[in-house]
Amino acid sequence: MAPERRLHISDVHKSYGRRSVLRGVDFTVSAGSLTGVVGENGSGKSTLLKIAVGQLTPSRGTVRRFSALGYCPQQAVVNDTLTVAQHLRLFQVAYRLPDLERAWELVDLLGFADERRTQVGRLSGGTRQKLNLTLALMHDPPLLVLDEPYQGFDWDTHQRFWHLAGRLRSQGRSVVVVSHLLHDLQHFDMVHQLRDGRLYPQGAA
Ligand SMILES: Nc1ncnc2c1ncn2[C@@H]1O[C@H](COP(=O)(O)OP(=O)(O)OP(=O)(O)O)[C@@H](O)[C@H]1O
Repeated sequence: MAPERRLHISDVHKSYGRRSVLRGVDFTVSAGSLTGVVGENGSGKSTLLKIAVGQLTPSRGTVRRFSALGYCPQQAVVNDTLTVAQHLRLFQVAYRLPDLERAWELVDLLGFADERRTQVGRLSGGTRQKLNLTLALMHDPPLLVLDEPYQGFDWDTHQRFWHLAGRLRSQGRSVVVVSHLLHDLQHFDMVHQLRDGRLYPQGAA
């Protein structure tokens, strides 16, 4: 039996004005997988992820999502005047969560509990990114789409991120990560390279 699919993208094209960025991308994400998307700067990785989560409409092609998802954008979408705790409460309402137990567990795991009362505009870049990632994971969705989620993380936090990603996969979640770091490729079940507007499977890392 074929594994359960979480995301299926078929023949997706995307142009910005006259600039053609994606030219026929096919991409399938199965349950319980850890998938890497790599490619040079400007090759269209963020564009592909935005299309995958529904933030951008493709110029052509189909996108099918089979589950709820969590999206960690490259630039955190946060409000600088609210604190970390206020963000968690805001997203608790948006996600209709009964409590914030999991969110605080993630805050502890990523090591920024001391900043719970800090306004986000005063956080360091790495801590801001920890909040960005927490907001994508706190409702425990089956599909996670993470665009360079560990930018600015120190080494310890970076390692803890990969441990968490592996745990999520073993719990049946599907994790898609855009990565630039060669030494991270070992963590993936499958790596896809975006080149000349198309996605090429590189096999298991
Ligand atoms: N809103 C936009 N309007 C016009 N061009 C855009 C827009 N967003 C992205 N582009 C262009 O599309 C191309 C792909 O951008 P994208 O951000 O998807 O690449 P990327 O692979 O994620 O790059 P990086 O590795 O630098 O993050 C780039 O040439 C970029 O300048």
